Amino acid sequence: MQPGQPSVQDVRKSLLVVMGVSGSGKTTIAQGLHKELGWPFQEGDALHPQHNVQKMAAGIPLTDEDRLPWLNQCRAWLDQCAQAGSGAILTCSALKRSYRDVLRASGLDLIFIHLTTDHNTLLKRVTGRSGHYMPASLLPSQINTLEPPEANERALEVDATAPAADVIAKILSNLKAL
Ligand SMILES: Nc1ncnc2c1ncn2[C@@H]1O[C@H](COP(=O)(O)OP(=O)(O)O)[C@@H](O)[C@H]1O
Ligand SMILES: O=C(O)[C@H](O)[C@@H](O)[C@H](O)[C@H](O)COP(=O)(O)O
Repeated sequence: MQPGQPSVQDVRKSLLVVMGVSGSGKTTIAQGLHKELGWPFQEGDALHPQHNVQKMAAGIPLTDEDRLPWLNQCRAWLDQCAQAGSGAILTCSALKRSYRDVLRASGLDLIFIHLTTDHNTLLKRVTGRSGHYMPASLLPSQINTLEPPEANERALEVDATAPAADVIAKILSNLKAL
């Protein structure tokens, strides 16, 4: 922590969903938050059924029906964390409001952290990483599907174009103020 930054002890245990389109930085930022806060971390991509991964790898966008079992898995993980009172950090694109409603369906008070950046940055990031199934050709469909959180959702929108350390510090500072 830099001088003047909030101590992580000042951040109340919460259920965080780091959301946004592919390449926005969900995994990078969520891992950084996990390192700072020590709360359980789950990579949402790891909860996709195999056929979803195969579909995305083949450049075919997922449908609402494809995403439902995955979102239910994500919610089950959040439910466990809520019961344990451990806090939680989940990466999940959560592109539509209806998907976020599935995550909230058991009444959990989730905080969505929506990472945003510009199209060129997304393209550079998705094409620049290796060993990931998601092709850059799916970016337009990700962007078209996105419904940013609305005013009556509990969400922070964070510009994730800056270096990861700065994005993480900004999120921690926002969480402390909640
Ligand atoms: N703030 C950032 N600044 C620079 N590069 C970043 C930043 N966040 C993520 N990246 C890089 O961009 C790529 C995609 O990030 P990733 O965390 O996998 O995004 P997502 O999980 O949303 O698809 C990775 O190579 C990662 O290292
Ligand atoms: O709902 C979806 O279409 C997927 O969840 C998608 O948004 C997600 O981005 C991929 O799983 C790729 O993973 P990355 O987000 O890590 O690129």
